[in-house]
Amino acid sequence: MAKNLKRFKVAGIGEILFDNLPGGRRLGGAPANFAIHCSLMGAESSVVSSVGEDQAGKDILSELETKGIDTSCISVNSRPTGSVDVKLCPEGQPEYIINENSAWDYITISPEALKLAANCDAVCFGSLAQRNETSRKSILYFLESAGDQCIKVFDVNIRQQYYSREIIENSLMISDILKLNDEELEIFRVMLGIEGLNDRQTLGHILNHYNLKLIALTLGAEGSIMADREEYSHASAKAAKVRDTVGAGDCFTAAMVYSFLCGVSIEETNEFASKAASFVCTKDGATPSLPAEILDEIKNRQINTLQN
Ligand SMILES: Nc1ncnc2c1ncn2[C@@H]1O[C@H](COP(=O)(O)OP(=O)(O)O)[C@@H](O)[C@H]1O
Ligand SMILES: O=C(O)C[C@@H](O)[C@H](O)C(=O)COP(=O)(O)O
Repeated sequence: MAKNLKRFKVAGIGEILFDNLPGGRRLGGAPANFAIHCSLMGAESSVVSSVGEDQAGKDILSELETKGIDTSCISVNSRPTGSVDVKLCPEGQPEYIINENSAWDYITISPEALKLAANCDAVCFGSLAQRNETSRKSILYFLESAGDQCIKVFDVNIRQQYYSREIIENSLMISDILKLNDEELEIFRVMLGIEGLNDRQTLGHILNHYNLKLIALTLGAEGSIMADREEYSHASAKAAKVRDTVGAGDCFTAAMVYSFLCGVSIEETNEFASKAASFVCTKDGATPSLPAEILDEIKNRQINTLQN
């Protein structure tokens, strides 16, 4: 039975930037995508990040504010705002070419950000595999300020080249929920030394070994697998016509967190997340508005987000 969500307050921490897609520039970066998708599902959402003083930074802040996202914990510095060139393959899958050494690497965590962390129901972070110490320590500092009641969501970001076994393990040890895709699962298998296990065994191992509450593996057009200690579910993905799959994973994570907080079954959580993510693939960019069908499903669960 679904819970009537009285509070749904979330934050995403990590790099925010513009995705330079063939059709034009779109707001992107996993924390922004997560925050926006949660907000579309009724959350009070914040982004904790850093942008430059340049026009791109101003545009990102103004676009987030227009979408109702709290930007008070986004610091501004003199480095350039991040950007990523996105090449799309014929099936709509992206290849990201990241512009490194951006404002994100010089993030500062304000006292307001620490207060925000302590007050969130869920926080989503990419990983501790950041380009430099400042951003890595900032994520850790922010997560340490989030209370035990706050669900820590590790949404692995494949573009980071900085993984090590230690970083993966440290990230898993502070997480409640893990979302990865098939490429990331492979990296985890190798780094955690569990190459011999199949997908189900790998997910079970990670779930139990790191004491996670929930784990999800997304498989693009093949759908998604989700498991907790009691249940295991496979959901299929159905997209009428794929435009691009940018942001599908972030939407999946947002929908999974929303459903998890509602306390619905793993099967229902997986179906809902897959349906929302598949929809994103039918539109350009990472954060299109959600269709009535999905919003109705949210309304039917009697979400009642309070602003405080
Ligand atoms: N080609 C596709 N057709 C339909 N749904 C898709 C497609 N690609 C992705 N999805 C949906 O989006 C989810 C996340 O996509 P995936 O590409 O696996 O994640 P990530 O973006 O994190 O790599 C999938 O589990 C599925 O529900
Ligand atoms: O930061 C990146 O490398 C990519 C982002 O700009 C992009 O918006 C993104 O995070 C999309 O993630 P997905 O949901 O895994 O497609």
